[in-house]
This record gives sequence, structure tokens and C-alpha cells, in this order.
Amino acid sequence: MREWQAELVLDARAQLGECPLWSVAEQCLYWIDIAGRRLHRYDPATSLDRVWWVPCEPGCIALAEKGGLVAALRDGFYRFYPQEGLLDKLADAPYDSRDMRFNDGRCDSAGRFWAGAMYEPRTAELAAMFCLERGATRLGWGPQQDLGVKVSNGLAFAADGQSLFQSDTPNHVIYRFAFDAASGQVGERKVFARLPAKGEDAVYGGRPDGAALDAEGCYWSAQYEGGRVLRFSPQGEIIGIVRVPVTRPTMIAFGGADLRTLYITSAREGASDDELARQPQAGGLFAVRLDVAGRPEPLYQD
Ligand SMILES: O=C1O[C@H](CS(=O)(=O)O)[C@@H](O)[C@H](O)[C@H]1O
Repeated sequence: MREWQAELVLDARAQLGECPLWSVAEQCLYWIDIAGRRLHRYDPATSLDRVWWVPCEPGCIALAEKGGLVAALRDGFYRFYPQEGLLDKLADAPYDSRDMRFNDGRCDSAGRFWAGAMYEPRTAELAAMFCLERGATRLGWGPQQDLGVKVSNGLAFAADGQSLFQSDTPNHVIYRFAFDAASGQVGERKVFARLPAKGEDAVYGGRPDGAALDAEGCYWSAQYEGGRVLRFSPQGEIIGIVRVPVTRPTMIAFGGADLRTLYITSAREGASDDELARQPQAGGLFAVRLDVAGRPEPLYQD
């Protein structure tokens, strides 16, 4: 079992840091603070972190081939142009935004933008996954994929375009779906890995939050409330652990010139005052150098 230790690189104190994305073109890391309603751009060369406020919670972002970002905010789909600070709404949210919001999402190899939505009361498995569709005269969300989960998380697309990974955080499970990158069709779902719930295991190791696949096809999953990131083999076995000095790592991204720096976002949300006093770095951005590379993030195709 390989082990690594992540270190703080940005004391951001985000309420709910999420969705880090490495821009190969800009050599910087975009990331978001969902609860803080902010978009961020961290430049490791200067340690500067630029911030933009947005009108409602951003659930996820993706890099766009024509420049800038796309963003799934609670009330809809937007294009964002960092240079101008311009946020342009292109489609309404496909759900009742009073008790649902977008959460984790990313682009597939065909440049489609996928966004999972979570039912915030978490009292039923009502989360769904939506894919943005571009028609000749219409940009909007395709049919929702009712996933039967509470919180859609951990979205990742296999390099061969034939698998889609997704986790259900409160239910401690990671799924792998059959997927067809050419058509965007989502197929049969199978359990990829299950994590012990509180009380089921001597030491609670957290629950599967955001994730990414590395160049060897291994799935790296941030363990919310577990203070670690787990590396799973393609067969779903835990083969590596990154220790994080805060309880709530939320999502990861491979970055740096060689894509061998693992960036980890984290959260303050849900932590007690006592916990925050013991973990003042909660909500920060962490990093660790690895001996395995990630893959460049697919870009959204306008
Ligand atoms: O991605 C997220 O997951 C966390 C974990 S859980 O749903 O509470 O188990 C959640 O708190 C957060 O709001 C969500 O963005």
C-alpha cells in the first residue's frame, strides 16, 4: 500500500472548496467554493489566487476549448470568461432549484458537459445526472439520468470512453457504468467499491466525494470526513492513500507541467468551532507530488 502526505499550498479557508481543474494552456488551477459562491484561479508559479463572486452556488465547472469556462450554477448553465469577468447564462436549471442544486460534474472525451444534481434534504435518492445538449437552435439539458442516489459525486470518464464512474457520498458507494463516448449513452451500473459507514469499521475512513482517474486507469477518490484520498485499482481495490491534514477533503485534480501534482480541495462547512480551532487549514488547497501522472481534462465543445 503506497502512502503519501499532502501539504497546504493555499490557506483559502473556503466553505466548500470543490471542482479543481488544471488548465494545461494557462498552467494554473481553477477551482470553486460552492457555499462561498466563488470561482477561483490559483497560479502555483506566483501563489496568487484570483476570486470571482457568482450569484448562486456553483456546483461544477469545466474548461472550454474556445476559452474560458462553463459553469453549472444552482439556477442554470453559464459560460464564464475570466479575463472580462463575464458570466453569461445560456440555459436554466432542469430542476426545482429550491431544494436541488448542481454538484460534481465534468466533460467527457466528446466535449459534452455532464453535471450531477443533488437533492439537498438528502431524505431520498433523488439525485440525477444531466448532460448539456447542443442543437442547431437550442442549448439545453438532455433527459435526466435518474441515478437512485442521494448526492451525485465522483464523476470520471475512463480514457477508453467505455466506462463512467460516479459515487453516492452519503451511501458510501462508488459505481461504474457502461458508457458509450460516441453516443453519450449511459448503460448498466455496477458497484465498483463500497466504503464502510460510520460504526461499520474500527476507524471511520470517510465517504467518497470528488474523484479523478490517473493515466494508469486508477480512480482517486477524496474521502469526505475521512481526512484522506484513496487510490483504487481498476478492479476497485485500495492500493494507495494520501493523508490530508484536514477532515474534509472534497475533490482532487492532477496538475503541474507533468500532471504529477495532486491538488486537493477541502471544506470548512459542517465542522464544529472546536474542529476548526484544531484544523485552521480546513477549506484550504493542498498538494502532493506523485510518481504517477493524471490525464488532461477534456474540454467543453461550444
Ligand atoms: O460534494 C458534496 O458532498 C458532501 C458530502 S455529503 O453529501 O454530506 O455526504 C456534501 O456535504 C456537499 O454539500 C456536497 O457538495
